[in-house]
Order: sequence, then C-alpha cells, then structure tokens
Amino acid sequence: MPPARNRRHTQNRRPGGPRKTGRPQDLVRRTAFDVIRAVETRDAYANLLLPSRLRDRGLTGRDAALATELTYGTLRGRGTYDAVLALCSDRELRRIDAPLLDVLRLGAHQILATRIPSHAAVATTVELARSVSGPGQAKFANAVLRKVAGRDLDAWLAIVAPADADTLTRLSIAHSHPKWIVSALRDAVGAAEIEDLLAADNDRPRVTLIARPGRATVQELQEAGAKPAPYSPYAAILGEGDPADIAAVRDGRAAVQDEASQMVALALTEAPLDGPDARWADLCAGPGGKAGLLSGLATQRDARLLAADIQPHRAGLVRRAVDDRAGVVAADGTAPAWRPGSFDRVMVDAPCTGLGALRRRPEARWRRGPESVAELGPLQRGLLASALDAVRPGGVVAYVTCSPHIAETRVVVDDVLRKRDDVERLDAPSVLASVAHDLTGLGNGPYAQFWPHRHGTDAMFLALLRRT
Ligand SMILES: C[S@@+](CC[C@H](N)C(=O)[O-])C[C@H]1O[C@@H](n2cnc3c(N)ncnc32)[C@H](O)[C@@H]1O
Repeated sequence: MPPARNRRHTQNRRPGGPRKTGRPQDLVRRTAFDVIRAVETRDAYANLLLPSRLRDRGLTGRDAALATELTYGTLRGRGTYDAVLALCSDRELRRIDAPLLDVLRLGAHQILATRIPSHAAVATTVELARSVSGPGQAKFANAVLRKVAGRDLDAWLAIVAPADADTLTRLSIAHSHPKWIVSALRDAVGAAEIEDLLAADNDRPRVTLIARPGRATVQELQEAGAKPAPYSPYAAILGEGDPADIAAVRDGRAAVQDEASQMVALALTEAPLDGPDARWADLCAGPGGKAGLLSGLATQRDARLLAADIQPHRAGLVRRAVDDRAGVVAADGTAPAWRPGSFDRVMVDAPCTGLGALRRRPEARWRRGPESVAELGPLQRGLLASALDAVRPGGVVAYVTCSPHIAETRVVVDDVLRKRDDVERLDAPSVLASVAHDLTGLGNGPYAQFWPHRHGTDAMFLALLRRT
C-alpha cells in the first residue's frame, strides 16, 4: 500500500519484519510479481487470482499474508512509486520493460512501506530482476533501488508531492489515485474530506459476512469467530481467518458481502409501500450478493423474487446464492420479458465504474479511464427507466451503484426523472436509519451515499423511487 494515507495502518502492523526461520521469501516475491504481471497483461483480478496462486505454491500463514500485502500494496501504491522511481532512474519509465518496471514497483513498495530492511528488500528484488530480465537489467535495478532506499517515504513525498504543488497533482501522487478519480471523488465528497477518503481507499477493507436470512444466523457466524457489525442485522465482521473455514460460508448459507451492499438491499425491502407486496425483482443480480439477501427476506414475507442478469454465467452464480423459491433468468433488464407494472419492489444495482470499491480491488483504479463513466451512462439510464416501468404504481425502485461518481449516481436519477411525472423520490437516509438507528453521515437526502472513511463500507449510492 502506498504512502501518506496509510500511516495509521502501517504503523500498527507493517508486514515483513525480520524472520527467525528461513522461509520461501523468493517464492513469496515471485508469487506477488506473477499476480501483478497477470493483472497487467491479461486483466486478471488480484483478489481472484492470488488465492489460487497461494494454494498452488503451498504458501500459507505469514508467507501468504506477506505475498498478499506485497501484491495489494504494490498495485495500490503504483502512482506514488512511479513518481519516486522516475526520479531514481536515468531511463524514462515508459522506456523500461514492463516486467522490469513491475519488479521495481515491488521493490519500492518493500523499501518504502514495509518493515523489510532496505538492504534485504534491494537484494531480493535485484535477484528477482535478474531472473525476470537478466543480469544487465539486475544491475540497473540495483542502481535504481539503492537510490529509492536513500530516503524514507515522507522525505520522498516532500519531493514528489510537495505542499505547494497544485492540489490534484499532490493528492494524486501522495495517495496513489489517478487524477481523474481524485477529481471525481472530490466533486462527490467535497474538499474537506477528500484526503480522508483517498486514505481509506488504501486501507485494508474489513471482511464482512452476511448470514442469509432463513438459512444462517449472525449468532452462528459469531460462534465461528466473527464480531458484531455496526449496521446490518444480518452482518458480522471477520477479524482474521479465511471465510471459507466457516461452515455456513462453505454451504452458501452465508457469504462475504460488504455491509453497505446489505443495507441498500434492506432499504428496498423496508421502503414504505401501500398495497400488495408479493412480487420483487432484481434486474442486475449477478453474481447474487443482493439477490441472496432479497430472496431470503422475500420468502420470510411470502413474496417471490425474480432475479435477472444479462450474462448467463452470472445468472448461474445467482442461482447458487438465492433460495429455491426465487426465479432466476438470463435476461436483458432494458428489454424486459415481463409486463409493465409486474412488480412491487425492484432493485437496479447498475453496472458502474466501481469507484466505490477501490479498497477491495487494488488494480481497479488504473484500469479504467474517465471515458468509462460516459460509456456506462446510457445503460444505467436504460436500466433505471426499465425498472420504473416494471414496478406498479405505488411500487418502489432502488437504484444502486457501487460508485459515488455523481455522473453515475444523482445525475442519472435526475436525468431519468426529468422525463417522467409518475415518480417521487423517497428519503433514502431516513429509510436506512429505520433499519440501523446509528446510521448517519449518508447526506441530506433524498439520496443516500455510504463512504469508506465514514462508515468503513464501500461507497454505495442509493436512490429510492416510488411510482405514483
Ligand atoms: C454491479 S453488478 C450487480 C451486482 C449484484 N447486484 C450483487 O449484489 O452481487 C451489475 C450486473 O449487471 C449485469 N448487467 C449488465 N447489463 C445488464 C442488462 N442490460 N440487463 C441485466 N443485467 C445487466 C452485469 O452482468 C452484472 O452482473
């Protein structure tokens, strides 16, 4: 993980301190490197690939923890490390072979953000450079990394992100976020909190579980070692350990799910409604996180959930997450197979940039550019319009994104509603507060926005809309 932001975290538990026993450190670094390369070359997701690489190579315990930290930290901190490396290299970064540049980033992370002694970090990284790029490049790596090791992180930050630099540049380098994301997040959260938000994006996210209603209980998760969670009555926080070690998770009766994701689904089920309340739909259900919760509650309330996703394989994942009463279809939510007014409650968890979940997807910030926001806009508008048609008069739609970018959140809702006179906005923060009394800081309504730095959750957005 990078710089400025993470002092809180790194001071308490900086990984990679000296070890007493000889361990396969080379294998640990090689594993981190291989995952970082796969992220770069074939768009792999670190959080999906790393666990299987650790298993394949028999890395467990402290070795697995170090490989995870090196992988995630290097991916997150890339923006800061590149700024430092650029000053330490006599070659422009774009002229350095991509694999070697990843080795250098991995070395910079160890030197600047872990307790691994600098000389050991340099020596092992140079060895890795030798095996990846040959002896000549190892010499180059040695020269660059020795310069990196000449200053600590604070000293480097004073040079690469000085206080008198323009704010966007300073925040972008110090907190390792692309400038366009810093700018978008600042528009959404405001200048006073942007630095806290960027810092939270670089923190290790807590692992939150959901006990799927009717199939598992929070008590069962707590007996397995999880702790109470602040907001959702179905959530528990796993401080350490592998979720897959918990029987309810292995059986699919419980799952890993961010607490804000749980809360926005609960808000849909708690939004006040007159008349029948028997037919629910989730138009973008894959892989089934929210649908799993909705289906359990639907069954308890004698309602029925229809869950749809355009991608058949994701609809298949939904099938495993929901209970037997729910229907699951592979369908395009913008060209519905159901009649208008078919449902009482509809969830639209729209495809989005995912800027609200940067903590959990360390590579995501480097993968998309600002153009992706505009590209997703028509689909987001189409899905919301379709959901409003699918709900009966008096029924409720939840429009949700895992992004706080205002062009994906309130701008979409306001655009769609401008063209219709049959929709009213409900006060989403009040509905959420009816589920969890201590839940504040969601904004002044009618929309609700969760924040990592305020709530310790993903930055989920929620609009609750009622057909009139
Ligand atoms: C943000 S994800 C949904 C996450 C899910 N609700 C959960 O909680 O696990 C968005 C989903 O929308 C699906 N999708 C994209 N376009 C769609 C469309 N036109 N109709 C239905 N689903 C669509 C994607 O395949 C993806 O699975």
